[in-house]
Amino acid sequence: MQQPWSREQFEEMLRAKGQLYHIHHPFHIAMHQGECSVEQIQGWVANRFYYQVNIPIKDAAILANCHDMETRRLWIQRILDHDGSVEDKTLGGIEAWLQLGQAVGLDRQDLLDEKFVLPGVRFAVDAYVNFARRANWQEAACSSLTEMFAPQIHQSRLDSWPTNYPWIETQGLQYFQMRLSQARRDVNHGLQITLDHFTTRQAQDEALNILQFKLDILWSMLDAMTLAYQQDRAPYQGLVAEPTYHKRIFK
Ligand SMILES: O=C(O)c1cc(C(=O)O)c2c(n1)C(=O)C(=O)c1cc(C(=O)O)[nH]c1-2
Repeated sequence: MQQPWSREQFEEMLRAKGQLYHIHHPFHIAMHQGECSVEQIQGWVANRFYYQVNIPIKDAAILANCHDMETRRLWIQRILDHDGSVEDKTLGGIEAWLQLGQAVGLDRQDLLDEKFVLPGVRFAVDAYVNFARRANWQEAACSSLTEMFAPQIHQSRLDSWPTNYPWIETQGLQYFQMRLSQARRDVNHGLQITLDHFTTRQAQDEALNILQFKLDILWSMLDAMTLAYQQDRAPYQGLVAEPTYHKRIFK
């Protein structure tokens, strides 16, 4: 039987997965370099909204599977981050993303109706939610660890968008600003859970595979957007005037 990695080595291996983060996806690189058209930015914002609305659903599934009160007390904050707190009247991530949508010229109701969500993006995001429903809470926590790499991607948008896309109202970028500190806090917690739980070599390999699964989800979302918005190959392109895709099926 192989020896487990030390806690430090294991963390290093998890962090090394950053080399496959979607910051390196050609669509994301083009977006960062200011090469995206208005339609491409709008397509990305509209599709990513589906990820945003599903994050609190995913986190609620993790809570539902979690028997540890201390973990639930911390994890519940993630839902409030995205939904907003009624008590503190804080701006939630979903509302902030709707404001981003407005800033790039999208209709709020179109976003809420998930009008532009591509089937490939839907399948990828649904896979994440369904994993959180089926996995135990430690495995689900591990799958959130792509957030280790997220502050860099949010910061890169804050740094480059105002120059590259001056037509986007800067007020719309508030989502990225909010996530900088929220993501770091989430990572501290998610990493503690992962390092504590996956302690045999076999379990550590499993954790690395779970993180790869999540990287694959993020990458696949951008692949679907590449086909649709960069290569003019959205599903059913050319077969009908206005392609329509299936709506959310609540099953
Ligand atoms: O903009 C991004 O590239 C990006 C990536 C990720 C990620 O790595 O999963 C998240 C977010 N943003 C994000 O804003 C967010 O709230 C979030 C929550 C989670 C998660 O898995 O629980 N990932 C991410």
